[in-house]
Amino acid sequence: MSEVLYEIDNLTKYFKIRPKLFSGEKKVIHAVDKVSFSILKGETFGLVGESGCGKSTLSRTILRLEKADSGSVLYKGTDILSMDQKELRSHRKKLRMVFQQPYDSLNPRESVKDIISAPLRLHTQMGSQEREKEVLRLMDLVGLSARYINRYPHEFSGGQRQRIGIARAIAADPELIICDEPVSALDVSIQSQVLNLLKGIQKEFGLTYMFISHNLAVVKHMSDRIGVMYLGKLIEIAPKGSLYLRPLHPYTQLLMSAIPEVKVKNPSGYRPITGELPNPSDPPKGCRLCGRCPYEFERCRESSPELKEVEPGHLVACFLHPGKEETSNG
Ligand SMILES: Nc1ncnc2c1ncn2[C@@H]1O[C@H](COP(=O)(O)OP(=O)(O)OP(=O)(O)O)[C@@H](O)[C@H]1O
Repeated sequence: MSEVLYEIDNLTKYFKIRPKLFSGEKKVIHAVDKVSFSILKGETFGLVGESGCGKSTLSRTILRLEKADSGSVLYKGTDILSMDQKELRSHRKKLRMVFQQPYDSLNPRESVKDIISAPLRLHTQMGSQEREKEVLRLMDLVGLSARYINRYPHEFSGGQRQRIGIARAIAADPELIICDEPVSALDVSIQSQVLNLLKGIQKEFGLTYMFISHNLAVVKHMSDRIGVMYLGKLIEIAPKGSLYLRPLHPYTQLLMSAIPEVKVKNPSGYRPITGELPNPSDPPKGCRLCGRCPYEFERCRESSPELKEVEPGHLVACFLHPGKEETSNG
């Protein structure tokens, strides 16, 4: 069995907001609600779900860019969420991010050399000459010509800026890179080049990825295992093959049958989900899909189903699918 690199347990992040300016009333957005999963060394764990389901908040909370309300993120037995600032700074060497908007994530006043050498300055003992040599090596790796080393982000195209972001993410030898919609802001013609670059780098350096996207075809291309999020909850986790061939959760079935390039078994046999995505500040009490699910029964309205393993490696949070233990206990 593959080694677990990160173990996320019951991670929860709520945002308190005032829906109206100057109103005393506060609402709570359930952005990430008791989410548990693990990321295995060397794999790409894909995270998919429609806009607003909590994908970015989940990754930002793992990275401690947002403060979790509860839960833990274990790295080799140590909880990142309880590290002090010094420990966290040192841990950031291992855990990096590639952002959705390459331009917004690069400081416009810094040259390519400054941007890519920042993590080397922070996390290695390299002197300036050695750093420059390493910047040039990383630029070459991501397909940027050495003559661009002193240029600024505005002088590049979107795809080239994302290459700069990738070079910065892989500098100083990370273990896990969280890629948050890394190609959704790019022209379709450029997307596959950047995806293939990420794949090539992963293979060469044995990196682990958490790959976030709302695009099922992109997630399928990139991932080994995939988690599906709906309204702050992780509702299904499975190896890519099982998820796309035989999705079990009614919401995943809806997602899968909506894309022509993904061939699911028996798509016409799935009953359609109706209605709109509920307000995340007022989610249904039981299962989050209540009110929209064609299979809903009383228990679904009363309590929220836990993620349970129903087939080897295939977990689903739905009362239609009892876990292996429940089935064997009768
Ligand atoms: N800083 C914040 N303050 C208040 N609410 C927030 C904040 N950040 C996110 N949210 C809310 O949390 C929920 C989850 O948002 P999040 O951005 O994590 O979803 P997402 O799946 O990444 O969506 P997208 O793909 O559109 O970015 C949404 O309802 C969003 O409005």
